[in-house]
Amino acid sequence: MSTLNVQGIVKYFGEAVALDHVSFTLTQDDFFVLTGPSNSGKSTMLHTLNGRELPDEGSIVLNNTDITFNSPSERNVALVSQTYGLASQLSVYDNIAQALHARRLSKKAIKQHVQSALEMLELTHVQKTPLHNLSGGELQRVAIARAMVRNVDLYLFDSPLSQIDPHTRARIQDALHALHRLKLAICISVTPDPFEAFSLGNWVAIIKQGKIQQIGKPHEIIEHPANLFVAQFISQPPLNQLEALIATTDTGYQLQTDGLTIALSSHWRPIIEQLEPHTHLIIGIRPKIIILEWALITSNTSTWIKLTAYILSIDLLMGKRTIQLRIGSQTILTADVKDIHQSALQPGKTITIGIDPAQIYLFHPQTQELLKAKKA
Ligand SMILES: Nc1ncnc2c1ncn2[C@@H]1O[C@H](COP(=O)(O)OP(=O)(O)OP(=O)(O)O)[C@@H](O)[C@H]1O
Repeated sequence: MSTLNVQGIVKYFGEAVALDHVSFTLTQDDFFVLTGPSNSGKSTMLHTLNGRELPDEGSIVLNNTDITFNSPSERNVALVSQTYGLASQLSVYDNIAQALHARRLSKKAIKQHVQSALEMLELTHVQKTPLHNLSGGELQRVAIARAMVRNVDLYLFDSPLSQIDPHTRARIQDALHALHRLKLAICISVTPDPFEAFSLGNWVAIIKQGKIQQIGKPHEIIEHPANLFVAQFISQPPLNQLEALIATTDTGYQLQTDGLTIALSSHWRPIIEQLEPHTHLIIGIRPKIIILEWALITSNTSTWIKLTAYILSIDLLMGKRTIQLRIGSQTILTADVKDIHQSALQPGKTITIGIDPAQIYLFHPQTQELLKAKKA
């Protein structure tokens, strides 16, 4: 069983910290994806794993061997990147075959390996083309094919789906999963796109300013983001964020903000009692949990919050249709729109919306960590 144990990696560039005590443990069953915004340390982590950068603190143990300070050639690790290790004047075929030279195979065996990688990545038709004549997406696939013909202990991918059109994307993703299964090796990918991370990886970490914010299975992160940063980073359209005052009622507590009141069950008491008096909690409402009038009929919504909302606009944001709603006097919420054909969906009209309170996130006002009610 392949294993990778990364412990307490710290990497400085001058005074600035690019990786801040990064730790994770993986086995060959893991396709691990590290995602975060620009400059969060993703590439530095990949380069520390492949040996292009050496850490200032921490250790990297691959299959029980400490490789922390080994040079790239001393570790059996493949870095797959559109710009790394490819020869632009050589053909697609020769670039892939080159990766097999060290294995001293017969010409026939090399041909078999290369042909099967070409087929898997749908590159057969461009096998004789020099790389400088290829598109970004084709280059990306050549880089993956090169990795596929090698036998290494650890595969590293730098944004492998970033230049690939949506039609080809699913097939390349299948090819990456096939590589993972066939090679029985640990795969790690980095990407700035959390949706790519969730569809590619079975184990995902979110990184911000060199610090891992959360690590877990995609559904765990989506359902229980560790903090406000993670919730914002993985929400598209952006998370609706409101501040609410905590009020005491006869039966417990409620959160109050312009246009919205949320009753909190007694399970929240221990959490609320630890907060300073008169603090505001941060409420996070994902656009997709706001359900519009006509869809409310189909679900059991007896415990839901029902609100009257004024439609401000209907917009197209990154290919998704969204609706801007006003509740109360000035609170604006963004909701996903699934059915654009409803005649009531027009700016200036008023509709009823429903929100399941169990799906609303509450964050600590200072630490910004997700708050969870104590189970009875
Ligand atoms: N060789 C270097 N010299 C100096 N600073 C560097 C170097 N490489 C990275 N950095 C800095 O380290 C931090 C992390 O950079 P890194 O490239 O790892 O981020 P990233 O998450 O991969 O970003 P992106 O998604 O934009 O590629 C940044 O502040 C960056 O400026």
